[in-house]
Amino acid sequence: MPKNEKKKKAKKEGFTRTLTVVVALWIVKAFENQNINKQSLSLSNPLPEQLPRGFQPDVQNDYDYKSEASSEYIQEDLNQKPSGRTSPNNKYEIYTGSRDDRVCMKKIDPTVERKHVKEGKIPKFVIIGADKCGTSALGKFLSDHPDVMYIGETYFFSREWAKGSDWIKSKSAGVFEDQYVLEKSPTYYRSPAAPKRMLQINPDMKVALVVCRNVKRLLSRYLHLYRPGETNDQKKSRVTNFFGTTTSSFMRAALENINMFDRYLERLYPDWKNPEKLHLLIDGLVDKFEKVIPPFRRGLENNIRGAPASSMIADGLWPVFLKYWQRELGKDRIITIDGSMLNVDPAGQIERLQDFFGLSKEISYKNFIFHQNRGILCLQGSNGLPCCPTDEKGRSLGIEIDPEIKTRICEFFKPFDDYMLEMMDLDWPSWRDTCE
Ligand SMILES: Nc1ncnc2c1ncn2[C@@H]1O[C@H](COP(=O)(O)OS(=O)(=O)O)[C@@H](OP(=O)(O)O)[C@H]1O
Repeated sequence: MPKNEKKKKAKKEGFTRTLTVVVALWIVKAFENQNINKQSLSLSNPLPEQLPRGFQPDVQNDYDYKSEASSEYIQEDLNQKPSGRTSPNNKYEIYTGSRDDRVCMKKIDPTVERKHVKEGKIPKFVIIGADKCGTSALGKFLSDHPDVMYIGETYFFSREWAKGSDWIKSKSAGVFEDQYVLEKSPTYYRSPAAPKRMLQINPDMKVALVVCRNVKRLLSRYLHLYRPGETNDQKKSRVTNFFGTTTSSFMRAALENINMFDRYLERLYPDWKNPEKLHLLIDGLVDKFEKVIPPFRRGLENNIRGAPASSMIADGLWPVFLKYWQRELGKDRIITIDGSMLNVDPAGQIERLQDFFGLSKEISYKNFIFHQNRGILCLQGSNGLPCCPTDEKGRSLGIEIDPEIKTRICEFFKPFDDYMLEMMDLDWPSWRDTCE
């Protein structure tokens, strides 16, 4: 072979070798990036298009909101959000990659023959709760139970009541004969008609009331009102007029509103801070709730004058709502669930709920996985990946609040929190010892 040709061939071989090494390194790096700590997962496989045998898809996956990543998001908050959080509880498996399983599936025993009910069933279990206390997460978590069909939010017992029983049944069309239907709509919590309707349509109804820590709840409410996807400019400008454009301006305004609310309560019952007299205030407020008069009207301008946050504040007076619901449903039909624990130890709350609903203890910590980059605990999908909500959930996590403001807000709510814990004979250490 002429010298020239040999040189050309060697050069070509060298190039091919370099290219092969580069491609191999790139593939290795891509796998490293997935960085999943479950050895058995094959991440190069796409998500399954057909359900594997023995799995049932969610009827309604209310985790599937449109992503709302937008530059409008409050910069101050974004700066505070660290990526890569530590697991809140080391009993849960941790996922350190960046993928999500968008199709949550639950395991159904394929060997058991189950009949379908074509027309669907009336719900037997309902989740109610204050906005932003984690009702979606609770519903979603319970939907992993093979004996539960979760139909998400229908608003049947509030604004859709006139549609009738066939309508609500149709939401669970095809449910297994031995499955229970679970519904959730947070707005039932503040609808005086809802418990009466629930018993009317199903005397065996059981209700889970989700409560949560008030500081974070208020912050979540603000982040929801002032969310990137909110396109109603008028509404948005009202929110910013009242509360400003940052979480710290909101928390300052919330505290001022709480002080006004406190003065309003003092006018109603000057003695309300005396623990012996608190029940008088609570009974008076139950009456106002039933009549839907201030402070239980909705909206920013409809309640205590000069306190646009008063309806958000009133939502956190747990014993008022609980007393009303207990009176209407009967004490043994309602349980309180700590929504603040759903991102710390969901299995603990789910265990209580399974017990209360009379379900087998199918769901345990093994059903969950902590998505480290997002800082949330999610169900674990059939292929081992976390099955998480979209970015719309978890906005408030990791945002720091001025400790002094926090303490003062907690002081206001403390007597109500304690009253509720006593009513339900609960000892929740985090409620006693921390302010969140
Ligand atoms: N594990 C897990 N997954 C998702 N979300 C979780 C979880 N645990 C708690 N939370 C908190 O729940 C907050 C949303 O509450 P809701 O679903 O009740 O909101 S809504 O009223 O139905 O819009 C939501 O509030 P934001 O952080 O403001 O989005 C979450 O912080």
